[in-house]
Amino acid sequence: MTSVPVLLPRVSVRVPAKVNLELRVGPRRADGYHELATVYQAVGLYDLVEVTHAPQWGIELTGRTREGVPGDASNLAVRAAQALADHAGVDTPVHLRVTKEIPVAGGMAGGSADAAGALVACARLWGLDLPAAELEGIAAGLGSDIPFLISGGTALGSGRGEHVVPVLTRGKYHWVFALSTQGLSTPSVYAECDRLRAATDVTAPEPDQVLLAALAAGDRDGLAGRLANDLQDAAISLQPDLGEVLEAGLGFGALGGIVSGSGPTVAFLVRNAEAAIDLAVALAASGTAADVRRAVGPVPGATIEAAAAR
Ligand SMILES: C[C@@](CO)(OP(=O)(O)O)[C@H](O)COP(=O)(O)OP(=O)(O)OC[C@H]1O[C@@H](n2ccc(N)nc2=O)[C@H](O)[C@@H]1O
Ligand SMILES: Nc1ncnc2c1ncn2[C@@H]1O[C@H](COP(=O)(O)OP(=O)(O)O)[C@@H](O)[C@H]1O
Repeated sequence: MTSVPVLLPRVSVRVPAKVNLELRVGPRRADGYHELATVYQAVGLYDLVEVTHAPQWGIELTGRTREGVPGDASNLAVRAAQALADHAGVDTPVHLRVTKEIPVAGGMAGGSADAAGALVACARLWGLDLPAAELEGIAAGLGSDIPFLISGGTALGSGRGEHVVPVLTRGKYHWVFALSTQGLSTPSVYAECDRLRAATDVTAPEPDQVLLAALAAGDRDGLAGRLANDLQDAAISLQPDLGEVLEAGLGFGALGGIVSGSGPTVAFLVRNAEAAIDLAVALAASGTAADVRRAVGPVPGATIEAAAAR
């Protein structure tokens, strides 16, 4: 008996943010991208992407962090849905509703999360049975971080970040994120990194085996001591107060601190949920951070929450 795909009127997908536990940036390639060795971790701060059949393409934005996010066809979520439609030969438009809670232009891959969510949601809405590798291929074509947001967890990223393989981890990691009022543009941070390293002989990036062993053992202190980000100096060079944020968080007792991806969000690793509350309060009360969030990682990537007739 052949199964007939059921066309669902509405699909909701929850997608997490990410932090790079390690971000090693190699030389700039001929295509303008940099070769990376990165360890991604998906953390429990979520955007929600809901898709419904509609007579024409459209997008609606809600949520705490929607300001500054394009509410038209240039939104990465719409572009992702349309790329999937082109790939699969679908000519049924969708309306997207994106609830943004992930900080925007913060180095936590909010736009990539929305794209990953749109791909997973539309594949289900249209009843497509695509192999994971095919969906990841479309994701990679839209942005380097997007394939990771589909799978989530903790993963090693290579190439320009689009090739991901899961990493063995034990335990849960508690994070406090210090947000900034002003975003940083990812291409500007990579360009600043190149400028700062112009006189340096940059070698091929390699993941840190000690960090990977700490993750496998569930060793929080070990991980805290190995957090590393080659874009951190560039982010601080463009936004010098990030240095003070890092110092303050460590002074308030964080096990480790790091600029998240291209910044300007600063991520602090703490011992447990109680320590996370204490640090979040201290950072907010001291006025060091414009806003703070707490989250636990690793969490799964884009996950279908509801697929229902309405
Ligand atoms: C820095 C990182 C770390 O995970 O994340 P964010 O901090 O932006 O979230 C990523 O490398 C960002 O990935 P993503 O935001 O998907 O970048 P893309 O859209 O693919 O590329 C945007 C631009 O960033 C630069 N870029 C990106 C990836 C890479 N490996 N080398 C680069 O030089 C290029 O200038 C590129 O034109
Ligand atoms: N769905 C989306 N959500 C957030 N930002 C988006 C989206 N689509 C496009 N953008 C734009 O992409 C840029 C990068 O945003 P974001 O992905 O949140 O940051 P980062 O690359 O630092 O993780 C922002 O300037 C934003 O305006």
